[in-house]
Amino acid sequence: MLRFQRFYASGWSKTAISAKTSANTYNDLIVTKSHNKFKLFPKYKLKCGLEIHTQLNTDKKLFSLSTNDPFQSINKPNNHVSYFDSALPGTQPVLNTQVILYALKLAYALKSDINHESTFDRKHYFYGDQPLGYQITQHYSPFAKNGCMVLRRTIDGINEEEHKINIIQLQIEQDTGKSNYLEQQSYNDDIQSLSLIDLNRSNVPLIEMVTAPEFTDLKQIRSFIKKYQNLIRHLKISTGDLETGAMRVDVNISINNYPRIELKNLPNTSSIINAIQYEYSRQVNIIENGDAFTELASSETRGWNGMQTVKLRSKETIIDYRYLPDSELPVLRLDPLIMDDLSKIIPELPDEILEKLMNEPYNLALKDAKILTTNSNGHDEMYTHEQLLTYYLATFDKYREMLLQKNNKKKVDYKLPTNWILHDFLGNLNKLQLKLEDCNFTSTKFAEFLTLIHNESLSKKSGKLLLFYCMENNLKDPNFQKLIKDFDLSPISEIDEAELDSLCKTILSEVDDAELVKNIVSGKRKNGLKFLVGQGMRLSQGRIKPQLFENTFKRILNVKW
Ligand SMILES: Nc1ncnc2c1ncn2[C@@H]1O[C@H](COP(=O)(O)OP(=O)(O)OP(=O)(O)O)[C@@H](O)[C@H]1O
Ligand SMILES: [Mg+2]
Ligand SMILES: [Mg+2]
Repeated sequence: MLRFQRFYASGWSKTAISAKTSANTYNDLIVTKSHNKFKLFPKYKLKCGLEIHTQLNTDKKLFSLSTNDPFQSINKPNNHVSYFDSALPGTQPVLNTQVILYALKLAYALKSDINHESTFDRKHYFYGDQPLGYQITQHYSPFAKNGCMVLRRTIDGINEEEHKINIIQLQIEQDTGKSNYLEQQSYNDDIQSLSLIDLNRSNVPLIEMVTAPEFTDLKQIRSFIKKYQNLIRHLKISTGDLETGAMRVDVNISINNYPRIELKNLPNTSSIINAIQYEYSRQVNIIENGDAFTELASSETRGWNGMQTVKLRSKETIIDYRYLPDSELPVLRLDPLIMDDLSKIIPELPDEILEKLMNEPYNLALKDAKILTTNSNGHDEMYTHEQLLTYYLATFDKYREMLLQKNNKKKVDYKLPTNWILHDFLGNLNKLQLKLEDCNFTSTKFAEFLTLIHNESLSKKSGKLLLFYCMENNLKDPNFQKLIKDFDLSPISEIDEAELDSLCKTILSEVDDAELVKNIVSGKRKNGLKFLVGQGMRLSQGRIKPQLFENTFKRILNVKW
């Protein structure tokens, strides 16, 4: 152990591999926060399995009628606590069936086999924030088994074409309370250590999801966590926030068949990734030094202090939880046909929606499709992704319908709804702090607006002004034709040739760059012409077509190419 202190005590920037290691090979393992050189070595195969605890956002707690509200009440400790949550003698657990519905949704989405007869067990240990003296969990017969999640290169950005992660099981269990440690000065000036217990979180429902140890690199781990988080938010069973602890990820990591090391207390994605990098480097270092026989002989649990993984407990001190079936909770029996009913209420899953959006007729790019399918936690957002997706699909359909009805000869540009909704419209919502649900610019109006752009009755630039004006004033059913007329936004298609000539000549004299003109005429700097056209677009506020400017400049300058 002393040896590790020598290697690691001075922190990240000096985390060096032993002198025995040949230069430029394992030295690459040095992980610094500033330049992240982390690299996996083929000789040292990484094997990882995840345990993810998810707090379910049901109305009530798992076995009592207290409100399930562990975050809003952060300044009001012990505000949502029933007699059962505080383990008063004589109280008994009553199962909250909403938890079962949420667990079924997750099990279904993860393609798991539901256990039609699962049971609850007691996991015994003593801690101040666990007043029952045990945690009710599902040890012997968990809720669901044998699920999977498939990661794909095209949508998840992993290195392989496809990588399947098997999910060993899903189990329902109780969360514990929270301990807050304080130090305060007592009357005789001694420092007193206090441990304050808040039971608001006690008995909040959790699902523990356990994957098989099938992750072999960091990209897979990162994309799995993101995908799982998006899924639980999409199913509306959890806020999925790592920062609040609504989703907690424990990582098990081993190299070349050495025993697994479990990493706990990782508060966010960067801690998870940094801790894995550190731990991999630490274990490789031990193997390289030939100390693995003693140092990696048994599994242990380690924490993360922001710089290093630190030992919490080893196998020798492993707790005997004395698991026992809970005598107060009967077997949870589910109807054999429950999955048929469930399939009717499960929404389309994110991957299915992504696939739909990336194909005909939408043909969205992955990054745009993700904007429409990635569920944020919903705080401080001007829209939920569900609302945005519905708005996009409705606008798209109406726009297409309008163009087809008008028997439009011009090829339908299906990119228009995406560009205008995902960029301009969302930008305006944010700028104006206007919630989508309060916005009066309906999808039908948007479709009408898009046909104006499509038919070139409105230039892009004028379109932006018009859209912003309508949204800023939150107009109900704006009359576009009238607004275009009032604000003089219609494109100038029939401009007098002499007028255009004089406009172009003014631009040339203002630019006043003989070298530029010479290079344009000779063809040496063809792009220079685009610059001049740009000046024209700016002056005319986009209302005169660029082609007209280009032709006029070419004629005036006598450009032959
Ligand atoms: N050789 C290994 N290398 C890396 N991970 C492993 C290895 N063997 C098992 N694992 C992972 O260890 C985890 C074991 O989780 P499980 O909940 O079954 O047990 P536990 O960690 O002992 O229990 P607890 O829930 O009390 O932490 C799984 O994610 C599994 O994939
Ligand atoms: Mg574990
Ligand atoms: Mg576990």
